[in-house]
Amino acid sequence: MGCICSKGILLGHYKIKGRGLKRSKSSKRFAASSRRDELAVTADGGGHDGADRLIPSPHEIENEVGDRKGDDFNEKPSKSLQRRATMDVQLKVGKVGSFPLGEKAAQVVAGWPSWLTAVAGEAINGWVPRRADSFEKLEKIGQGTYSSVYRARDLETNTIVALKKVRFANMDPESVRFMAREIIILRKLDHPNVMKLEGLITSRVSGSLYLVFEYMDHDLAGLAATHRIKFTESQVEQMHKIFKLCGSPSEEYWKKSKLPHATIFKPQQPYKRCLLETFKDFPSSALALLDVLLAVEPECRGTASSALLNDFFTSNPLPCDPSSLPKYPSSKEFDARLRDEEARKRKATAGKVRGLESIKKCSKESKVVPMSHDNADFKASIQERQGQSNPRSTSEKLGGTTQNNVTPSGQSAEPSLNGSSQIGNANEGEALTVTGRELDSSSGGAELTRQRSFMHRRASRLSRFSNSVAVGADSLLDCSRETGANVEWRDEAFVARCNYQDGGESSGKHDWSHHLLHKPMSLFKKAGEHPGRESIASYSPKKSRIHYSGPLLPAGGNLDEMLKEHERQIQNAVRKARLDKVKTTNHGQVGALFYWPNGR
Ligand SMILES: Nc1ncnc2c1ncn2[C@@H]1O[C@H](COP(=O)(O)OP(=O)(O)OP(=O)(O)O)[C@@H](O)[C@H]1O
Repeated sequence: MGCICSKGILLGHYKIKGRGLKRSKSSKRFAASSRRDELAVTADGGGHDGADRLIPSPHEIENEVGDRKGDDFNEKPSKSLQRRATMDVQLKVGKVGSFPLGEKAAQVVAGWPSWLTAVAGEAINGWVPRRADSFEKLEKIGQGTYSSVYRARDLETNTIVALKKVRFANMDPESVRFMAREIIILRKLDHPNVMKLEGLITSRVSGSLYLVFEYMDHDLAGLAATHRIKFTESQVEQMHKIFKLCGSPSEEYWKKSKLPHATIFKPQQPYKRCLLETFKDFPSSALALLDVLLAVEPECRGTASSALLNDFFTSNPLPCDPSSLPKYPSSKEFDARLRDEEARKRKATAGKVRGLESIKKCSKESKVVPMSHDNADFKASIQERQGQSNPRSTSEKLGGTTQNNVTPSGQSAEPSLNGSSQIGNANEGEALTVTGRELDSSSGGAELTRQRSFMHRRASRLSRFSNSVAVGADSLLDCSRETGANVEWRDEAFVARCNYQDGGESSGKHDWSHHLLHKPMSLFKKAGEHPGRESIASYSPKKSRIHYSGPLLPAGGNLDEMLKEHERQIQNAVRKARLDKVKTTNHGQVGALFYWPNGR
């Protein structure tokens, strides 16, 4: 039935190709019979013609059920069987197993019984069943363990075939599956020396299944029984070697075998079994097992399961001395789990470091975070600003007690008061904005205290949230998407915000990281274009940024060091601001100065 095809067939697209087939002898035969099926199906309600035809719809098939005659050779399906099959079709279509719903439905529509489609969908996939009435049963030619084999004529092709009728005990799904395995394998085999399975005979109302094979004139036992067959010398010699070791079969066995030419193999003198003597050096348990497995008469050899119960596998000496087994360090399931966990953490950390390195690269590529604490830059910047004394300087512009810090993007950065739920900027360092007014000598001491307290608060927040940042880092550091300015950092745990807490001096909050990380440098290139350009003290060189990896704050004394460093920087800034103020005659406000908390 190789002529019918298409995997992944959906209901309504189950095609039968009657032509254009590979014309092997068997496929020709089956192609012809398939065409008949096709015609029968079409006549039953399909209304199609031509080479490619569709199986009729389930509705059409349902109409067909009542019309069908018994599909077995000798019997009509009983009324109850018909009822059951119809019910099966109604209830089981498309509901069973792992086979795709559409295909299962298509199989039922194609005429397969539901007891088969339910558990053996793969075995029949792409085929349609042959009808029993397209064969003429001739005679029984063989009997297997679970089947009877008949010689039959395929009325479609007028060829002789072998029909193997499979017996199922009450459609037991296990038996059906077992048969399905054989069908699947047979369908895959395509070799001149292997009997070709050409198709299956059944119908939706049938409780039987026939396998259609090309007919073979011989089987091995039959060949061995013919007078003309001569075994080669080596074959006979082989037999005698076996008899010499295992003993020749008893007279009774020869008689029972009914092999007419047993004399060809039958040694003139019976051989005595010498297995035990030959392998006397083997452990007794091994010998005992060998003795069973090499029994001359098949029924005495036992089964694989009984062999496994043999003492050989449990008694001393065991198959090998345990001391000769390779030695490994002690390891329990629990240890292994811990090791896995460790490895996972290491991997996550490595990934995070990689990620942070990439973000560093990304930041560089997108030319963002133009912040600086560098002294030289800082000084130059202040001098530049002093020279320009831009009236649009934020501090100047806003003046008074209301301060409105300006981000590099020129947007108003309103320090936040509700920072308790916010995370300190862990990624790119914190931009600590200090206005010129704040650094005024008169207010410098108070400001220093305020900044110190701020740093302490921030440090504790950083510490508290460090884990969240670590977790979020990996997923956020996809640099490939982030070379542009419109990068979105979705994970709030990682998008650290610099919320300036100022005890009521100002309110609101501002997402610093957004501006610092994502504002493209091109926007700042021309100072004149940027409203806040003049108020930015300077830009930070890459080296001064903080790239946290793992816990944001190192344990123990490092925190103190960090805080000390912050204080030192603040003092430096204050000192410098004072110095500049004294040096210059310009008493205008100094614009916003940006610091990195641990900058140099
Ligand atoms: N295609 C065939 N053409 C001719 N004779 C066949 C064909 N297939 C099977 N037979 C005959 O039917 C007998 C039984 O075959 P069947 O395949 O049912 O049994 P088996 O394979 O010998 O045993 P089991 O059922 O345990 O697999 C064979 O020994 C053979 O004589």
